[in-house]
Amino acid sequence: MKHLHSGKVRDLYELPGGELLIVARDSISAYDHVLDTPIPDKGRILTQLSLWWFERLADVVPNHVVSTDLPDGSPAEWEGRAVVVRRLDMIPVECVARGYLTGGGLKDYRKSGAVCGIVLPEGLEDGSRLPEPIFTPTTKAAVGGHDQPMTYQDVEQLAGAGLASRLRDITMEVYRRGAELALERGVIVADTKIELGLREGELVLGDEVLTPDSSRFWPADDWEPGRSQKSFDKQFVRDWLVSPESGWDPASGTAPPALPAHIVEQTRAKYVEAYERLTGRSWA
Ligand SMILES: C[C@H](c1ccccc1)n1cc(-c2ncnc(N)c2C#N)cn1
Repeated sequence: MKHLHSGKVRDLYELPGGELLIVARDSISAYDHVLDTPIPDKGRILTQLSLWWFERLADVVPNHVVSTDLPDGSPAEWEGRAVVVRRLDMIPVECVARGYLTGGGLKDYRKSGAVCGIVLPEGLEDGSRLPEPIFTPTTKAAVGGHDQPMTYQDVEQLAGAGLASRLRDITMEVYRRGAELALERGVIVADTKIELGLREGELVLGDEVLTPDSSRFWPADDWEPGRSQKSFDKQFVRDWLVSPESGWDPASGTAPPALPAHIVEQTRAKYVEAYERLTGRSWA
């Protein structure tokens, strides 16, 4: 099969029949670096979690999944972390919904009191829950660049009023359903990013959905506005990388060091925990 694109933690291939194959790697990224040390099973766990969400959201929006059968000629190690998907005409908008304020949205809010043109109440802090979730689309940055915020009018200009409205409605409903279910299971979904594409004039959910890579997962019992929240899955890695033990400085611009085995194991356990809590299924 033909290799089309490599993302930070996933690769995209083209199959002879014209369909695409998304392969999730066991890579993890932190501080804008893809780490050298893989987290065993991360690719499989996040692929299976995304497939579970695609099924649960099928009444909200159809999805691009065709099959999880490995295409002939695929390496056996791809089993469970490769998905055959329909080729869509992707809409060049990162469709983001936020229920909590942090990251780039917080930065914009502190500068202008608004995010993507949406004015927010005063006094919000890092991690504040928003009065209502908001649609905060961004452009798809080029490799190594950062996504730029778009106003809703920008989306209308790019996709037309009708499509823009559908993009927003679908994004908000996917977020609402995901955040509600996750919170019942002790996980805050602070924000999530989905990608939508067109197939025969119909909007179809692409990419991955409601995984810790496409969304910010926070442990609900640790939530405290006014400071940066702990990441459900990446906190052990983040803390170790800035601890004296690692000897690394994020500001140095150098590549981070390899992770010690205990950090890898604790991080793998968090992916298993997220899968089991959300789906109610045992990972074993
Ligand atoms: C950025 C993202 C990506 C995903 C996985 C790995 C590397 C990149 N991507 C997705 C498509 C795409 N194009 C046409 N039809 C589709 N069904 C999809 C999907 N998903 C193009 N790029």
